[in-house]
Order: sequence, then structure tokens, then C-alpha cells
Amino acid sequence: MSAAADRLNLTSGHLNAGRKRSSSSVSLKAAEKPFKVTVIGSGNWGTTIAKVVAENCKGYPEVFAPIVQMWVFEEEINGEKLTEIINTRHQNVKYLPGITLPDNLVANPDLIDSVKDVDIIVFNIPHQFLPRICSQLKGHVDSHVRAISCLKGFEVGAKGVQLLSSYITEELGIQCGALSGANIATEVAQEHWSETTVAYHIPKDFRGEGKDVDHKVLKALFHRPYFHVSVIEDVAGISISGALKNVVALGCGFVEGLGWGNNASAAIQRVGLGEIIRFGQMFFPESRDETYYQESAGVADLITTCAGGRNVKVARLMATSGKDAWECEKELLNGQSAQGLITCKEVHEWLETCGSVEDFPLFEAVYQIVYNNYPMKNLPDMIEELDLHED
Ligand SMILES: NC(=O)c1ccc[n+]([C@@H]2O[C@H](COP(=O)([O-])OP(=O)(O)OC[C@H]3O[C@@H](n4cnc5c(N)ncnc54)[C@H](O)[C@@H]3O)[C@@H](O)[C@H]2O)c1
Ligand SMILES: O=P(O)(O)OC[C@H](O)CO
Repeated sequence: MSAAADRLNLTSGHLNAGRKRSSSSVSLKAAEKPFKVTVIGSGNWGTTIAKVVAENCKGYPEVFAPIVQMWVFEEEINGEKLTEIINTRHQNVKYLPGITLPDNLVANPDLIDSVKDVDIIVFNIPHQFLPRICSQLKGHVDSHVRAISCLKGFEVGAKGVQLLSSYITEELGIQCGALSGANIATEVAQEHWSETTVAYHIPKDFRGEGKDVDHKVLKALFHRPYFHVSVIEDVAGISISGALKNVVALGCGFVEGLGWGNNASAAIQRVGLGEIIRFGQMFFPESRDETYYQESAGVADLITTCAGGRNVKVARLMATSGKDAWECEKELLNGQSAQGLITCKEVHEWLETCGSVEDFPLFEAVYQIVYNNYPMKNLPDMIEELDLHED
């Protein structure tokens, strides 16, 4: 291959104008050996991001191996295996119905087999399943494998509050970044334009351009004409906002369900954004304030999630029906997960451990409503009382 042909023109026109980014080049070196990519998870977002990745792997054969494996938690749909349905009809009829998937996306029910000889893993499962997935993967993933986590949530345990990307790094010994953004899955799957943010630190054992994953490779992997990607360094910032906006969305769902309208929802989002930023400043000082304002993973994700995400829908039904969170999740989501329900508990446990509950009155109010049945109509007072107490 000639030197000129050795570089691919990838992304002209989509290079993060006006903001300082890691990658401003439009050329990408062909890989010495095309990177093999696996997506772990096949839910609503898992299948959507697998579609995105498979399209790019097919489109850039000099950089990526064309076949993308997608690990599927196997289940039967009307007597047929979901993996067989995906591999023959190219649709995930349960979690992303009505969307045709690329034929180079191969569903695999065997987790260990799906990561055989892989170079890049994209994690995409509801985060309550991550510890079990990691324990199964241990010993089966080479330390040079790179990963991106699309999960939204935290791991809270003996080590305190952890980003899920850090948890993956610790458990599997691999470098892991994150992808997060204003990305309602069905809209991305239907190829309606949206933006996202990918954050990744280049590891110390980086093997060089064309041999290892860098920001340009990640841009090539995720960027589509309908899915615009900015690549930055702030893994903590995008992960914190991705996790916590789900808790804020529950608060919005409560006030909407009570019939209080747009002003109340905007008030919850205002308070929520403040608590998200404070959480980052207090517990992840490496996160950058501007990420919350400037990135799709920040305020844009907060807005879209509070408008049309799964958490707001579940909370709205809790308010209108009087049913508990788990009944509403089951009734509305057909096996999908409203991650805010678990995240608000993780956040509560962490804030209690470190004596900081009163610094986060909205997060605490959401937790008390979901888990201890506190009346939703008291939400404004719960926020204000704690504010006054703080003064
Ligand atoms: N859906 C969205 O719009 C969206 C957008 C961006 C990010 N995310 C995030 O992506 C992550 C994955 O979300 P999703 O929408 O793909 O999932 P989902 O909520 O659709 O969950 C369903 C998935 O969970 C799997 N599952 C069920 N039981 C399991 C088990 N015991 N072990 C492993 N997997 C099991 C199912 O097979 C299915 O693939 C979440 O953290 C979510 O917050 C979602
Ligand atoms: O549907 P949700 O509530 O899981 O949110 C979806 C995405 O995170 C929005 O960006």
C-alpha cells in the first residue's frame, strides 16, 4: 500500500469546531491488522450502538475487521431463539423492533466466544449485570484489549463510588473509556441526527498509530452521518452526567405525572444540573465543569432524557397510577431497564457513607420517593427544606 493510500480520509466536516479536542486530523492510518470489535449487550441501546459500529466496520475494512460480534443474553421469543432471529432476519424484535440491522452484525449467545481474539470491546448492558459479566470474562481478555463503556450508573462498594469504566479496568485489566450523549436509542436507530461524546485516555502501554486504539480510531468506530461524535479526555465528566441525569429524570417524571407542567420540570432540571456538577467536583475532581455544559453527554443528555427517556416515563406512571417503581418499569418497558431506579440507591448509599446526603437534596428526595414511598407532592419542600437546613 502506498504512503498516501495508507491513510484514510474519514471525517471531513465533523471535526469539533471551536472546542479544544484531541483529534483535529482528518486522516487515519490503516491498521496493521484490522481491529476486531465485539459489542457486549443487545438491549435497546446495545443493539443500536452495535448497528452503528457494524456499519463503520463494514465501511472501513482497512481499519476494522468487517464482522462484528454482538453478545446476546439468550432468550426465547415465541419459541425461537433471539440470536437466531437476529442472525436470520436481522432484527432485534424484542429490544429494537422495526429496525434492520447490518448483515455483518452477528449475534452470539456465548460470552467467552464473542470476545475471542478481540481488539475492542464495547460494553452495553444495564449496569446491574456488569459485575457478573466481568467475573465471567476474567482471564479471557488480553491486557491489550481496549474498551468503551456505554453503561450509565456507578459501582458502589468497598472501594467507594467507582465509574463503571474504572470498574471494568480494575476487573479485567484493560483500558476503558466511555461513550455517552443525548441518545434516545430509537431516534439513533432510525438515523435521525444526534450527537454523542466519547472519552478515552491513551494508556501508557499504547503501541502506536495503526497498531492500537487512539482517538481517531474511536471516531471512525462511532461517527456516522447521522451520529456525530466528539472525542475528549474527560471520562469522569461524561460518566457522571450520564449516570446522574437518570436520577434527575425520575424527579421530572414525578412532577409531570402530578400535572405540574413545564415550569416544575425545568426547576427539577436546574437543581439536578447543579447537583450533577457538585457530585463531580466533590468525588471526581478530575472531571471538568465545561464537560457538563458543552458536551452532548452533559446538559444535552439531561434535556433529552428528561423529555423522552425511560426514567421519566416510569416516574410519570408512578405518579399517575400510584404503583411502585418496579411494577411501572415492568409494565412500560418489556424487559428494558430504567437505570435511574438503581442509580438513585447507589448514590444514596454513597452519600450516606460519606455524610453528604444534605448536599444533594434532589437525589435524596428521588431515592426516598422510590424506595420509602415519600409523597411526591412534597418534592419542592424536600429540596427547599434541605437547602434551608444547609444555610
Ligand atoms: N436505551 C437508550 O436510549 C440508552 C441510550 C444511551 C445509553 N443507554 C445505556 O446503555 C446501557 C444498556 O441499555 P440498553 O438500552 O441496551 O438495555 P435495556 O435497558 O434495553 O435492557 C435489556 C437488555 O438487558 C439484557 N439482560 C436481561 N437480563 C440480563 C442478565 N441477567 N444478564 C445480562 N443481560 C441481561 C437483555 O438481554 C437486554 O439485552 C444502560 O446503562 C443504559 O443506561 C441507554
Ligand atoms: O431511556 P433512558 O432513560 O435510559 O435514557 C436514554 C439515554 O440515556 C438518553 O441519552
